[in-house]
Amino acid sequence: MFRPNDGRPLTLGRVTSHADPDLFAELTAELSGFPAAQQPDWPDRGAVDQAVSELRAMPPLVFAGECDLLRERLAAVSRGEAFLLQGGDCAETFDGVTADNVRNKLKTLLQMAVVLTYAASMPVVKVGRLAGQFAKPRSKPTEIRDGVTLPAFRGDIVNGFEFSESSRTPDPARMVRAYHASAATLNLTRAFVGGGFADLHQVHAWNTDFVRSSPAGQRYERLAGRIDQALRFMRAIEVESENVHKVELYSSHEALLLDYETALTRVDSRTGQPYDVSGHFVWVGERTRQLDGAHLEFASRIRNPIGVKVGPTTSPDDLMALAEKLDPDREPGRLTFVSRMGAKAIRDGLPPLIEKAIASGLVASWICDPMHGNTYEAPSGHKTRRFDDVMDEVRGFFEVHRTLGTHPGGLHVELTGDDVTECVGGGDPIAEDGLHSRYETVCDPRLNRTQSLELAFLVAELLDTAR
Ligand SMILES: O=C[C@H](O)[C@H](O)COP(=O)(O)O
Ligand SMILES: C=C(OP(=O)(O)O)C(=O)O
Repeated sequence: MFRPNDGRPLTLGRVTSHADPDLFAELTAELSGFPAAQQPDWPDRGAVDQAVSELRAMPPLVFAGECDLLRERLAAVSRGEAFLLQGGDCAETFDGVTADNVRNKLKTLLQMAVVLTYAASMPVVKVGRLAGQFAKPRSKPTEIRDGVTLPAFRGDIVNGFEFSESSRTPDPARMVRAYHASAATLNLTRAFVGGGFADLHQVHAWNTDFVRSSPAGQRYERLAGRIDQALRFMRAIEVESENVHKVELYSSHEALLLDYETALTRVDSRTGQPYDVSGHFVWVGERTRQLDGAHLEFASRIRNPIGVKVGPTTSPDDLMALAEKLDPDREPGRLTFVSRMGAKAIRDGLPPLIEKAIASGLVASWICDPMHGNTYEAPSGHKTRRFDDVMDEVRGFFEVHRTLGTHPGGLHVELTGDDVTECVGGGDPIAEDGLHSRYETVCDPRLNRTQSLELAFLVAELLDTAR
């Protein structure tokens, strides 16, 4: 969290800067009794211990009090009083930690948030998939190219993207690099957000370069004009709020690589409770949410707000078991369900889950990930997603909530601030045979900034209708 915008002093607590030896020993001993899916085959356990001990000596990346504040914000989402926008790279890379890259992602999130806030007339909780999104679960443990089999790329925190034996061999020292890359990203983000870049008066300045001339960029420009007018009016009548100058932005990533996450789990001295201080919000993915698995066990033991992906194979009983495990005390803001059904499955797959939650009195936030159920391989071999499918899944998500009278709480998207060609379609359409021109992702295809903005306008319309 970068700046609390309600004027309250933020209680950070004295999160210990060195890991508590008892907590770490207890956590690792307990987790070793649970199967952990999607972990790398580290070739050298000694090197893992070395990296973990370095990480345990590092300061926290985020503070427990910030995580608590986000939990409060998410409680508002679960009550239908706010909307959650969560977005960023599929997989961050070490090379991607540059000022331009971070700023462009931030611009995208800020532009989307403005569009959504304007339409919904409700607070938008902003959470980046950033400053820690370095580990990837894979469908297959290996990749074969021209008859050569090597370990699959599992994210920069584990191994290198380049297809060579040395690069693909998991290297635990990368966990320490991921920590520093996350720290640099957070530092820059905090500086952008705190240094005036996120001030609402900058609403036009975020709409730069290739986006400005696109249909979505022009639509945004018109909206920015209306916001400007409203700001001038507020200033004239002397009611300008501090919130105009400030933004709260939180970090999030999938809590996948357990050696890393446990090394960064610390006791908060205010409460004596453990927090994973690698990010404000962490989620458990579709491939690691086994009820008897180490990831859920880990997530159940930390106090951060938690997300869990729910896909087309999740049954209503699974959903309740997930809630029982992750949120036994039914704490407001603790649990967010991220549905990722796919456009074809959402209208049938989501209602039984929400109905079960309603019948059981379970209150959680429901947000839509319209990316992960809609991936396919283009004839060129590129992994891609149709923008129309993404839009359709979002529409389906809103329809389901409208029918059930529940709150469509938010959106979880893979996006970039750059003009990449990774998803097909959109207002400035990208064709399958144009995917190669700027296909830069190291894992899944992301929406580019124009497509992200276009999606925000669609969601804004849906939110406006839902009001
Ligand atoms: O981002 C999500 C997963 O890591 C990804 O979809 C898995 O991709 P794969 O099927 O190429 O391994
Ligand atoms: C891997 C991811 O998603 P899922 O677990 O839903 O497949 C992700 O969000 O990066």
